[in-house]
Amino acid sequence: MTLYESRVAVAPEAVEGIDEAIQEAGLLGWNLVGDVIERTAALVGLFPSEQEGQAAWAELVAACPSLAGAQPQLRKIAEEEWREGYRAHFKAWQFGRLHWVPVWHKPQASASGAGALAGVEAQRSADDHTGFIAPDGHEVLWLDPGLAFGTGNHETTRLCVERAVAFSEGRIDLAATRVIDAGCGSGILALSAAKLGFGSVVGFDNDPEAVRVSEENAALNALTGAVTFYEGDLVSGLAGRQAELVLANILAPVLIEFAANLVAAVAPGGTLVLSGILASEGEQVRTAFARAAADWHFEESRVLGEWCDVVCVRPL
Ligand SMILES: C[S@@+](CC[C@H](N)C(=O)[O-])C[C@H]1O[C@@H](n2cnc3c(N)ncnc32)[C@H](O)[C@@H]1O
Repeated sequence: MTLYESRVAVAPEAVEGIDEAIQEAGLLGWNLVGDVIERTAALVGLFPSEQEGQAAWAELVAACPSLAGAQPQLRKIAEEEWREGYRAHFKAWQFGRLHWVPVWHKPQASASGAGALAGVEAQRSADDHTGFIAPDGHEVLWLDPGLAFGTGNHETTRLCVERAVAFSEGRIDLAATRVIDAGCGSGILALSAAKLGFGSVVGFDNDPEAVRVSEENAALNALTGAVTFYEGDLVSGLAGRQAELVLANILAPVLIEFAANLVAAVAPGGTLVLSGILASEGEQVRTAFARAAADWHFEESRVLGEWCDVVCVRPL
């Protein structure tokens, strides 16, 4: 089988806007791929024919006019070449006892059937005779490669998810511990929390598409019902809720604007993990939250690339 790849480099800071335009227009076939080390990003589409690739590009430019001047390279590739390239890009990663693994590494026998995957994905899964097996006591979150920026490749997600893993370690009351994922995106943080054994996990987003994708990823991991996803903003989504662990990977200005809502959602003794903060904005966020959470303890921030987290603990 032959496929046509359309590829164009994009600025990493433009990725979120392009992703939103793709989701809003319901365009299929495109993936945004990023290399957080090299700080590069590209938009890659795979299409069964050259004509379909060209038509898809025209649709994409209509949905996202900022791409109008870009010159995508369209080339014919053998499926095998594409499959290997794709696999090379989406690597499994691990922190503590949790592994985030591309879905095509799901062992055939434990896959929830080809129905969970579509088209080439199903073929790739069927071709994969080995699959990823986690060590005893470890958990795996299978990730959809179509959601490159929800796979933990981004530093802001990693900062958050690594805090959640550390928070879970040594806790004996995990099943009774509540988690809120504010701005759930692909659902990666909430689903990771469920995999870690937290008993009550909710995730919400003000983007209905994010809620839909989160539910899809829950199904991919047999976690439907284990995590409640719903549409909401930082006011409606947090209203009347409290949790021992509140995760919010949203941009600094939004975190600062809704600091009081986020602080109110943390149960006594609970932890608030804030991410999506440029290292240069860390002090500003800490100052805003020190005002909203006057007697809380602030942990040392971690920095990854150009991003940092801010973590504070509410007294009992
Ligand atoms: C950087 S993504 C984080 C996604 C995911 N939690 C992760 O860590 O990879 C931020 C998410 O927050 C959502 N968001 C932005 N502002 C929001 C708000 N005011 N209320 C709720 N969600 C919001 C966006 O739609 C987006 O899905």
